Amino acid sequence: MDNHLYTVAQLRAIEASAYAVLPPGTLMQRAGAAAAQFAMQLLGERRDRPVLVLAGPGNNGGDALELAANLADAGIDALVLHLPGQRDASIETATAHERARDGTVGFIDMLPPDGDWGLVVDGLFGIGLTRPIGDEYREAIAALADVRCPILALDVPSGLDADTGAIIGPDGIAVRATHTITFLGDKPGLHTADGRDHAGLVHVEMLGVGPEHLPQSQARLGTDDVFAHRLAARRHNTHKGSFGDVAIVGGAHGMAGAPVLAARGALLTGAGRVFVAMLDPGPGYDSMQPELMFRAADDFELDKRTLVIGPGMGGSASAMRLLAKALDSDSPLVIDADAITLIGASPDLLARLAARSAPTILTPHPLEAARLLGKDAGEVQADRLQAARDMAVRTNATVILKGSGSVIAQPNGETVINPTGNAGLATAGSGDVLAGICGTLLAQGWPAWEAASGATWIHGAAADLLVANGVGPIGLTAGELPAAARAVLNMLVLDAADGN
Ligand SMILES: NC(=O)C1=CN([C@@H]2O[C@H](COP(=O)(O)OP(=O)(O)OC[C@H]3O[C@@H](n4cnc5c(N)ncnc54)[C@H](O)[C@@H]3O)[C@@H](O)[C@H]2O)[C@@H](O)CC1
Ligand SMILES: [K+]
Repeated sequence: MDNHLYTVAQLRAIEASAYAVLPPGTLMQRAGAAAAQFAMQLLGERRDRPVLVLAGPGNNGGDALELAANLADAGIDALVLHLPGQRDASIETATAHERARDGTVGFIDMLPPDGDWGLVVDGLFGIGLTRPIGDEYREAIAALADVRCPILALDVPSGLDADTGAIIGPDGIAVRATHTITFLGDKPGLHTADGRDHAGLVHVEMLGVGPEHLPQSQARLGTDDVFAHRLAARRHNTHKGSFGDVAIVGGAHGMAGAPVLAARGALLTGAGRVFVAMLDPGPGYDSMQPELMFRAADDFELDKRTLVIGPGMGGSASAMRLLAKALDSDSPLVIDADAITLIGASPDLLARLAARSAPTILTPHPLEAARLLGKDAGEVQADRLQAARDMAVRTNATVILKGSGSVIAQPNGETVINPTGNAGLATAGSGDVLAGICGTLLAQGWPAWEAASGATWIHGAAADLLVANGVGPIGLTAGELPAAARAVLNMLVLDAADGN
């Protein structure tokens, strides 16, 4: 599967390279024809209803006009609201406009208040949107909020930044599409930040442009291919020592739940033995999961097992001391929650982290990322890929920047956006479970990059499985994730054994 994600700069280069070898207008004609096919599939039984097409000033508008002409040729009632702006259209767009005008496409000046559409197509802006959306376009986009039919965005939902998934501008607005047909290559912004909510289901249409026109991408959409080769069925002749030891270090007073959730996440995804090294004496065992072994963090040996440090750990002097020891150890290490905040406040801890050579994964949410980067959370969210890459370089670790479309980056710049998961994960403790799963995969010898990508994928797929079974997204609890993650992992292993 081609899962590469291209920046706008790269897409412009692909466009120019393909443009140079094709007759003028070819790409737009192909985009319009492919989008019309896709629109007809979406229309399905509703082919007798009119299709509303919003066409903007640039070539995205040209695609929309081509699509409208194709739909009209197929006997569908296509109505275009054309908002051409002040500048002259490109020759391709002007040609598409002529074709639509000469055919049976209908043109309207304003949106009827209660249009009963079969489908709405958004061709206002694509990758050329450079500034916040102004009043005229804003009104049209706002009107789509009341639409009850599918909304198909051409290339990019108008208002969304194709590189970052952020909505452009302060007080910006963007189309919320149910589907996006995107041209010449997939884009990171459709899969992270606001992208998943605004793009809906993404269909990539290469317009007949071959691999010779494609540059090296620095980002990919995650698939289970990244870690599939690690999914070996378990041999009979094994014992608990074969699957690694994980120790969760955390749990200050009143915060015992966080390390326990991480520990359950680690245990149920297959670690051989799981310890909980608590800063506060707290509970002596977990009655739901008595297999977990509780120890006092202070005299726990940190250099013997894979460590997950930070859940519920607080910011006390002993937390800092333990963290410094963990960073100095050769143990594979997952750094989460309070441990990230402590590192963000201490150049000394950051230097110890950057000096590590053992596998290390950092799992910040946007606020923790902001503390680490000396920014605010809004700045992190404005460019999640760049923030994850900056953190990976600064910490010399593999980073999972959590959130819708978690971004996983390594110090060499390689980046994956995770496609699994849903809003049910926006609940206390889900990050602890993710850290625990990362710990288990590291303990089983997965390299940090594969453990981070695999854990994020499995954790998201666990939430998807729960939602498919009616558990969430509303009311999904973190405590339900470990068993679901176990089910996902075992299904993946069975599939791998079947050669699927
Ligand atoms: N050029 C090509 O070879 C192809 C282009 N394609 C389409 O063309 C799109 C890119 O076309 P463009 O570069 O023309 O860009 P867009 O169509 O995305 O829009 C750019 C136009 O909008 C104006 N604009 C930008 N921000 C604005 C704002 N906030 N308010 C009002 N006007 C604003 C710009 O001045 C420019 O006229 C792609 O997303 C894709 O849909 C496809 O047809 C495939 C081939
Ligand atoms: K669009």
